Amino acid sequence: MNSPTELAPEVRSILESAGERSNADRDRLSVDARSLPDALARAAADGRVPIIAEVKPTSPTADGTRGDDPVELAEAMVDGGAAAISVLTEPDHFGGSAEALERVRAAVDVPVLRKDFVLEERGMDVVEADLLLLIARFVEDLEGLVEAARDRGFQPLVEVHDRGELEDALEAGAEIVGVNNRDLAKLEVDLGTFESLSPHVPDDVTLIAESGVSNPEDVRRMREAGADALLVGSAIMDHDGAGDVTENTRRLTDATQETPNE
Ligand SMILES: O=C(O)c1ccccc1NCC(=O)[C@H](O)[C@H](O)COP(=O)(O)O
Repeated sequence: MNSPTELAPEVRSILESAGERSNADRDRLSVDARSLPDALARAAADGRVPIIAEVKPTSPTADGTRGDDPVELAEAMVDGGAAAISVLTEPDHFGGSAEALERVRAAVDVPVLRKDFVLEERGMDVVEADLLLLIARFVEDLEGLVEAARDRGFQPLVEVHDRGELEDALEAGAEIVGVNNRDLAKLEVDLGTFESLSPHVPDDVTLIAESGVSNPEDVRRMREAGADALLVGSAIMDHDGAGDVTENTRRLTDATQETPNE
């Protein structure tokens, strides 16, 4: 894990609140997960770009907050062709909740990712989800957490940002890897991060490009660099407007060919 002094103050605050939240004793979960690789294959077979659309009410870098009902947002994303949904459950900096995820998962039939800052095993037993995010940079025992997530039935999505974290993820047995284009130490976004790491990811790993995807051109760029799917939040949520979430999603899931006006 990075030394806390190397992290942006917002991220230090997120990690502190994650540490406080994961202390509750809860019953161990057992999940019957919907397969992400199958959902991505279905999208590709339909000619849709595989997009994991994120219900993200706000964030430290967002321009505003969207208070729409999470179920309505998720259904609008699925209508726009999303292959899977990600739901922020972090309450203090992203406006999320476990209850929102529970309601979304009951309402849609695609896989749902729990997007949070799970730092230890007991932080997993909060809400059933098909996928659970583990951020390589922030956990001490990645291999143990990958195993603990699988033991509960979750598909672990291991997020990395540099070559060392990617090696750690592969050594820990990750089968689904997300390359975060957002540097969580500085909160800067660079799509070149995915391009530099993707050649080092084995073909049998499901590879996801995360963060900073704003438009169809970015989608094509990440797909050309080898992304099996893209995780997109802000461009779909449109935090500073009240944009149509279905249209925002469809614009990305349809992004297969150049059009003269883009
Ligand atoms: O999005 C943030 O501002 C943020 C700040 C600090 C830690 C994590 C953050 N985001 C988490 C994510 O990984 C994104 O929500 C996700 O990849 C979607 O990113 P985007 O499409 O750029 O909204």
